[in-house]
Amino acid sequence: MVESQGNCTQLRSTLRLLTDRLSPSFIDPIMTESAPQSNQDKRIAAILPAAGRGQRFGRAENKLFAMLCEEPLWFHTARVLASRPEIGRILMAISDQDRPVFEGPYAKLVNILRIELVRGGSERTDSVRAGLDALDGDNSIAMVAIHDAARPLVSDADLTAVFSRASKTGAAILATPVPGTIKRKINSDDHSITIDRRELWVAQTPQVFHVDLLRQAYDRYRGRPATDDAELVERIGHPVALVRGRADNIKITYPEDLWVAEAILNRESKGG
Ligand SMILES: Nc1ccn([C@@H]2O[C@H](COP(=O)(O)OP(=O)(O)OP(=O)(O)O)[C@@H](O)[C@H]2O)c(=O)n1
Ligand SMILES: C[C@](O)(CO)[C@H](O)COP(=O)(O)O
Repeated sequence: MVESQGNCTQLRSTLRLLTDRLSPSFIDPIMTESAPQSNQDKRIAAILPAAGRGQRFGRAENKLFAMLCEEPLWFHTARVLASRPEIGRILMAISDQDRPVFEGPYAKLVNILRIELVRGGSERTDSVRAGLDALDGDNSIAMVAIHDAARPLVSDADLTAVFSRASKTGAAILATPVPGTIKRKINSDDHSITIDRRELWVAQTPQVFHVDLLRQAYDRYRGRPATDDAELVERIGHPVALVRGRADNIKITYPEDLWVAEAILNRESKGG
């Protein structure tokens, strides 16, 4: 089983191990050994939207190529999902601009994790739809877990919880209660009022759905912008369950988020 989490030192050794000896006879046992066999195994397809431009990150290249503990950000995220026995397929939506990188320098890592590259689009929903379309006809997949490639720190416990809840309800997402006080700006002078936060949560990913439900939501989607997939499912009238996730399941959006992620990965080396 591919090691999916740990501190920087542990993760580096995993990558070196994987890239040093890439023969299928070496890799296959890692990817499939001791995975508990159950009828729930490999019934979930992961869709990793990775076709964004990372504008808020402020670099010329995609933020997903930024190094975290000396490994590319996207690889951290993909490895976590690839290490789960429930995951039968991983579709990663990438941009045309990034395809030469994934099919060139990173081709070995893409192949190790058995990632299927699909063509992402200008909006996140276009990228997710590309992953969903790639699942057409695959009756082995019962559910889809959409997980931002920019969220490398999702924990196994949170994955187990959201997979389980979605299998029961048809739709579930990781989320955290709003931690601070929420203000709404009310005029051009930046004056504000305070919003009652008691019912407010911040959505994370994975967002997990029965595949037919997600297909219905995308079939009826007419293009009104949505920043997550749960909103599309809400729009067709299906409830989406909130599963409380860890606060360290952060999305790498701004440069400083990478420092936070590195500190989180190193917490264990200091007994944190
Ligand atoms: N057209 C898009 C836009 C976003 N994403 C992916 O969706 C995830 C969450 O989006 P976000 O954090 O906003 O990434 P970017 O869109 O790249 O960031 P920005 O808005 O700063 O440009 C990222 O993994 C991103 O690559 C995608 O696959 N296709
Ligand atoms: C899907 C998401 O991560 C839920 O919080 C978020 O909406 C995607 O990030 P973005 O910055 O809104 O594109």
